[in-house]
Amino acid sequence: MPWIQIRINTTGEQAETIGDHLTETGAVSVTFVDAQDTPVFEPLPGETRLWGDTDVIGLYDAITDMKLIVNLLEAQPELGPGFTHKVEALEDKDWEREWMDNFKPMQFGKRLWICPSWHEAPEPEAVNVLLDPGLAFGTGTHPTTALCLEWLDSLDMSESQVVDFGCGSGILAVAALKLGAKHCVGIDIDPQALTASRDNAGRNGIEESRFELFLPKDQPTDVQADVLIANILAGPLRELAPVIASLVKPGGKLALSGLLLEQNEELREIYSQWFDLDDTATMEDWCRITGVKR
Ligand SMILES: C[S@@+](CC[C@H](N)C(=O)[O-])C[C@H]1O[C@@H](n2cnc3c(N)ncnc32)[C@H](O)[C@@H]1O
Repeated sequence: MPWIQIRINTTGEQAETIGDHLTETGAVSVTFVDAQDTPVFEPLPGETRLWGDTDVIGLYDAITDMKLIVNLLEAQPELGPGFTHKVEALEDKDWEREWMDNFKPMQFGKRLWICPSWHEAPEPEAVNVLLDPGLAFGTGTHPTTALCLEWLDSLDMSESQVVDFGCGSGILAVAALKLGAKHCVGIDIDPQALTASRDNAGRNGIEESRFELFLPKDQPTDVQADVLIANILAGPLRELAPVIASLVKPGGKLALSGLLLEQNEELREIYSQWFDLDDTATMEDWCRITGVKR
C-alpha cells in the first residue's frame, strides 16, 4: 500500500505531544528525527525529552484526507492555524525493515560487539552481546554507554564480581558477564529496567544465578565488587558516592559515566576521597571517570 506522510518541525518539548496528536488522527506510525535526520533509538540518560530541533513525522495510508488531518492539527494549541508542515506521498516501502537497517552491529574495544537479533554477528568468534532496542536505556548508540563498553573490554574480567549501578537494559552487565565475569549485581530504580535486564540476559544465555537484580531499596549492602560500573547522571553519582564507594573492594575498579564534560572536575574531587583516578576519557560532550579503590 502506498503511504503519505506529514512532517512537522518543532521543539523537543512539544515533540511528544504533537506525536500524540498524530496518533490520535490515525497515523499508523510516528517517528522523531533530529535536524541531522538521525532516528531516535533512546532518550538522553535520565530524560524523556527529545532534541531541541525535532521533526515529527506521521505516516498515514494514502487514502487519508490530509486536508482534514491538517485542519484537526491546526486546532491543537501546540500547532495552531497555518502551522509549518510538509505533506508528501511516499513510495511503498518496508518501513519496519528500514528502521531495523539503521541499527547495526557495533564494536567496542577489541573483543566486544553489540549485535541486534536480526543481524548476523560480523565476527562469530568475538564476544557478541545480542541486544535489540527496547524500553530501557542502553543500546550502545549513546556515548555514555559506549565509554563503559570500551572500558569493560579493556579489563580482564575473569572470575570478577561486578556491580552495574543503573543497569537499564542490562547491556553493561551482560557484556561484563560475557567477557568472563563470574557474577553481577544489577541495580536500577526503574522496575522496567530490571525486567529488560533479565530478558536481555536470558536472550544471551546468562544463567539467572549469575545476574541478580535489585531495586535500590533491596540492594545488598555486603557486596565487595572487583568492578563497579555506574552510568547514571551526575546528580545521582554525587548523592550515591558513599554507597557506590562502599560497594567496591580495596583494589577494585570503578567506572562512572553519564557525566557532561563540565561535571568532570566536581565528580573527580568527590570520588578521589576513596579512589586513585585515571585520566578522564571523553566522547562528544560526555566523559568517563575510572579509578582503583585504595
Ligand atoms: C543512562 S541509563 C544507563 C543504562 C545502562 N547501564 C547503559 O550504560 O546504557 C541510567 C539508568 O540508571 C537508572 N537510575 C537513575 N538513577 C538511579 C538511582 N539513583 N539508582 C539506581 N538506578 C538509577 C535509570 O533508571 C536508568 O536505567
